[in-house]
Amino acid sequence: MADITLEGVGHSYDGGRTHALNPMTWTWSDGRAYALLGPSGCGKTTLLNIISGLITPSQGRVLLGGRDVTGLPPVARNIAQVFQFPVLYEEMSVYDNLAFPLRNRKYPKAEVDERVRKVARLLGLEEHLRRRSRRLDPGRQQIVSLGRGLVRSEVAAVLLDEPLTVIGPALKWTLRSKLKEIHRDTGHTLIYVTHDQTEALTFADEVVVLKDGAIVQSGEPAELFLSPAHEFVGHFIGSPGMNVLDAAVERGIVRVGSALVGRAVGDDGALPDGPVRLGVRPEFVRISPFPRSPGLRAGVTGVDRMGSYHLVHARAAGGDLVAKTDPGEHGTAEHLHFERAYLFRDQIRCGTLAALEGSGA
Ligand SMILES: Nc1ncnc2c1ncn2[C@@H]1O[C@H](COP(=O)(O)OP(=O)(O)OP(=O)(O)O)[C@@H](O)[C@H]1O
Repeated sequence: MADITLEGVGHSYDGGRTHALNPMTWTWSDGRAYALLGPSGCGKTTLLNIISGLITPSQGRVLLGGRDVTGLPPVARNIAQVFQFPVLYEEMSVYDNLAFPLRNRKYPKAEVDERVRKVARLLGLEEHLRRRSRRLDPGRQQIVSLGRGLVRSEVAAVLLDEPLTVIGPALKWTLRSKLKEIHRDTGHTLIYVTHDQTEALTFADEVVVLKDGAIVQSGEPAELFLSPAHEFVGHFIGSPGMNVLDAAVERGIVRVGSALVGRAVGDDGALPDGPVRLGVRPEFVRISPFPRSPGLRAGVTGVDRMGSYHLVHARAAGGDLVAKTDPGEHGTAEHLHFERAYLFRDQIRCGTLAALEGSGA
C-alpha cells in the first residue's frame, strides 16, 4: 500500500481544446477513505480512470508509492476498481466470482476460502455463494462486483465509481456502513466517486470536491460544512445549500444594498473595498424579533414544516433567504441574525462576517 500522487496531471479528450481535468498536483494518502464529490461531467470518472490506468493522462505523472506508473496498464498497478454497473462472469457462481481475483494472483487455497467467506459475510452474500451470478437480481450482482473489488488484501487502492447506483435506498445505507467496516478491517486507500453529498459525507474520512475539472476544496465532512472555501462548496454541500447575497465591503464594513450587515474580517488581513458575495448557511440564520449584528432586516414570507425542523423563507433587501430553525422559532420576527457567515470574491472565500462594533451583539 502506498500514497498515490498526481503530479501536474491533466486530461483533454479533444487534443487540448478543452480540459476534462485541469492540470493538478494532488496526493491521496495511504489508508484513507476519500469521497470524490462533484456534479455530472466535472471529471470524476476521468480522474479515477487516470489513477487506475484505464486512461493515460494527456499531461503529468501518476506516482504509486513514489514509483512512476503513468505508462503502466491497470493490471500492473495493483489497483482494484468497481464500476457503476455489475462486471461479473455471469456463468460462474458467486463464490468463484469473488475468488477469481485471488486465484488469478495465486493466493493459497485456504486464504482464498477465508477471504471469500469474510467478504461474503460482510456483504450479506453467504447464502448466495453457490448460485450462478446471472441468476441474481442486478442489485445483488452489483454487491458481488463490490465484493470482487474488496476481496484482495494487498491492493494499493480500491476505486469505486458510483458503485451503489443500481442499489435501492434502504440497502444503500447498509452497504455504505459495511464499506466503512471493510475499510477499517483492510486499511485500503478507498476513493469513492459520487455526485450525492449524503453518500460522500457519511462514507468518507475526507471529501474532495471537484468542479469543472478542478479540485475546489477537500476536508473532513464537518470542515466543508462549517468552513466552505469556495462558493460552490457552500451550494453543493448542505440541504438546502448556502444562502448567497450580493454585498460590498466599504472601509471594513459589509453592506447589502443600503443595510450595514456586519464587519468584514479578511482571511488574509484587511479586505480591500469592493463587491463580495455574502454566504450564510440556513443552519446559521436565526430569526430574531430585534436587530442583532451581524444580520439584516427581513420579513418572513413562508414556512415549510419538515417535521423535526422548519425551513423559514424570508425576504431581505438583498434577496431571499432560507433559515433552518427549530419548530416554533420563526414567529413574526423581522430580523435575521447570522451566527456564521462568509465572504467570497471570484467564488473563493476571502473572509468572514463579524458583529458591528458597538452593536452590543
Ligand atoms: N471518452 C470521452 N470522449 C470525449 N469526452 C469525454 C469522454 N469521457 C468524458 N468526456 C467528457 O469529459 C468531461 C468529464 O467527464 P467525466 O465522465 O469524467 O465526468 P463525471 O464527473 O464522472 O460525470 P458523471 O457523473 O456524469 O459520470 C465531460 O465533459 C464529458 O463529456
